[in-house]
Order: sequence, then C-alpha cells, then structure tokens
Amino acid sequence: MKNGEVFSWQHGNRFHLSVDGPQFFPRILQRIDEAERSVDIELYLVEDGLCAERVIASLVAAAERGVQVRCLFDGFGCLKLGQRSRQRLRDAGVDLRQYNPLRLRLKFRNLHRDHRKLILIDDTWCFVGGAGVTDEFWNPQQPENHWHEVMVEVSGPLVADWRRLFETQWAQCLKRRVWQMPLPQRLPKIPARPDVRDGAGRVAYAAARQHRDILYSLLRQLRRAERRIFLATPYFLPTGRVRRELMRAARRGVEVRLLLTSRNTDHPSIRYAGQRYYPRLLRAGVRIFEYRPHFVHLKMVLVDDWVSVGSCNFDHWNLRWNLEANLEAVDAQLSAAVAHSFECDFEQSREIDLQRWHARPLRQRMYQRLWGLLDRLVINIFNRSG
Ligand SMILES: O=P(O)(O)OC[C@H](O)CO
Repeated sequence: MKNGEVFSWQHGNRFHLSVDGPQFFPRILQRIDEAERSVDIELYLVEDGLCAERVIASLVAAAERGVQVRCLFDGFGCLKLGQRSRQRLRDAGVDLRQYNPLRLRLKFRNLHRDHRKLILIDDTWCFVGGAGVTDEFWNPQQPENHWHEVMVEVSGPLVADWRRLFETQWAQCLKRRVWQMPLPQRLPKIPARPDVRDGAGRVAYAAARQHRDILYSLLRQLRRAERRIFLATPYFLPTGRVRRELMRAARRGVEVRLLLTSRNTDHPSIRYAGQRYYPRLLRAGVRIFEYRPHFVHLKMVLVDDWVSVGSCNFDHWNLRWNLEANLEAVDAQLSAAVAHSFECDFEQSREIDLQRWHARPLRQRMYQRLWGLLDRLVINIFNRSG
C-alpha cells in the first residue's frame, strides 16, 4: 500500500451487522475457533478481564494448532493488559506488537494513537467496528451491562483491502516514528459512490493529519444527502466542516438526527464540551437524541443508503492524532439493519429541543462553558503549532 493511497470500491461483498458485545463477541470467537491459517487483530482498547480472558483463550488455542496469530495493540489503549496475559500470548507463539508505546521523550507525540478496530480471520472474514476487548463491551457473566456498540462482519473481495491496511500498519509500527507519513501534496481523490444496490464496500481510513479520506468521504456524502442523515458518536466534537454540512442538510429539508450520549458516558467533560454546539444545530433543524439505556459508544453514519461504521468519532482530536478505519458500504440489507438499529435507539433516547435546552440548570451551563472553553483553547494551541 502506497502512502496516501485511497481504496476503491469493491463489489460482491456480504455484510452482517451485530449490535452489542453479547451478539458480536460470540460470533468473533467462533470465527477465531474455526480459523485455519491466520488471525490478525488491530485494536485500540484491550484490557484484562473476563472478555480478554475469552479472547486470549481462543487466540492461544488458534496459535497452538498452527494458525499464525498477530496482534497489533495500541500502546496506550492496552496499558491495562497485564504482563501475565501478554506472556500467555507470546508463549503460545502469538506475535504481539504495540503501536507507539508511551515514552516521556515523545512529549505530545504520545498523543498519536492507533484507534482502529479490526479483526481479520484467514482471508475470509473481517470484523470492523468500534469495539475493544474489555468487560465494558462484553462481560460474559453480566451480559446486560455493556457499552452500546456495533461490529460488521465482512466477507468477499473487500477483505483483501482490509488485509492491505493491516499489513501496512503491522510493518510500519516497527519503525521509530510510526506517526510520520509525509503530508500529501494535494487532497486524495475519493472514489464516487457506486450506483448499485448491494454488495459494495470500501475501506476508508485516516492517519493523523497526513491522510483523512474518511473525513472527506463523509463530507461529500453529507453534501449530497437527499433524504436522511443519522449520525452516532460517543464523543461529539465534530470538525467545523462536519457541523456546517449537517446544518446545511437540515436547512434544505434532509432529516438530520444525531445519536449522542446522555449522562451515561465515561467522559462527561467531552459531553459538556460538545453540547456547546447544540443550540446552533437545533436552530438549523438538526434533531438531537441522547441515548439513555447504556453508554452509546458506537460510531456509525447512515446517509440515505450509504453506511460508514468503524472507529472514527469524526472529531477534531481523532482526526488530528489517530489512525482510524471505517467500513463504507452501499448494501440494501446492511443499510436497512443500520436504519433499524438507529430507529430503536432514537426510541430509547431523550430528544433535546430548544425549549428543554434553554431550561437546563445553571450547573450544567457552567460545566458546558468551562469544558467548551478548555476544548477550544486546546484546539487553538495545536492549530497554531501546526
Ligand atoms: O476512543 P474510543 O472512542 O474507542 O473510546 C474509548 C474509551 O471511551 C476510552 O475511555
């Protein structure tokens, strides 16, 4: 894979959406248990616990029966994966690499993280989505307690492109400066959305500031939206361009709905900072839903029948520092499943309207002001430093 390469659409793929850990983890484990040649995993969050215990047991069993198992974990995201677990994997012959382990001398470059969530099994299956291997996503003893997340299982020619993305990062993370791809001379040309109903899929990715086809592709879809835009993210700090396109779409009559976190979140400060965007969005006609039953961790967008799902929160932090990867798809069955998932979630959410917004308590206003100011300050500092 060349630096800055943009993936084309691949046809003839099959997709299966699984909602929440209790659905997708057993499916992933079954595929790993059936693997014959290789299992390759690239993940941000991996932590000791019951979920990791099950995944490690399957990986160890696969390695011991001769399957090549490679794990690329983010150096920050896997800090809570203990030495015992790592040794267990290594003893079984699993090849374990870390992306950008934390080091004092790296200073701000420690912020570069591999945020992708990708599991490849043989050259047959690929799981893409927003999950990590932690008990928050799946606790086999308490399956009802989980973060709300999705994974899509992909089979077909597209799996080869996911493999190319993985192989590139697998090789690159041995280099000293893993974050340092050259900045592109011009913006990548995003392949046009295919004029088909089924089976089309594309790998969209980001590599810090150096490559952002995942963002440009979203912006293009938002600009062309005709009927609906449903967007879910746990950390709602969208770039200015994303916000503007959402508002423009709503003003021209597109149904724009956001699925965001309620108080049920792991980072209340980010929720407060993002809420400063609510009034303008609401005035433009964007509908905002805060999901209550669980922490909504999923990163998923539906624009008409175009789907994008994966690791990217489409916020300025992710897009500045992280490696990200999303599946883009045009497939009637997948978009129906995604639309259904959104509709169920909207029903279990509290819709925020302007009246409710203006009646919010003073304490909430103060937190919003404080975290909003801090967020803006940090963006300005980094934007000035280039
Ligand atoms: O970075 P994300 O979106 O995968 O979420 C990770 C967890 O929220 C860390 O607290």
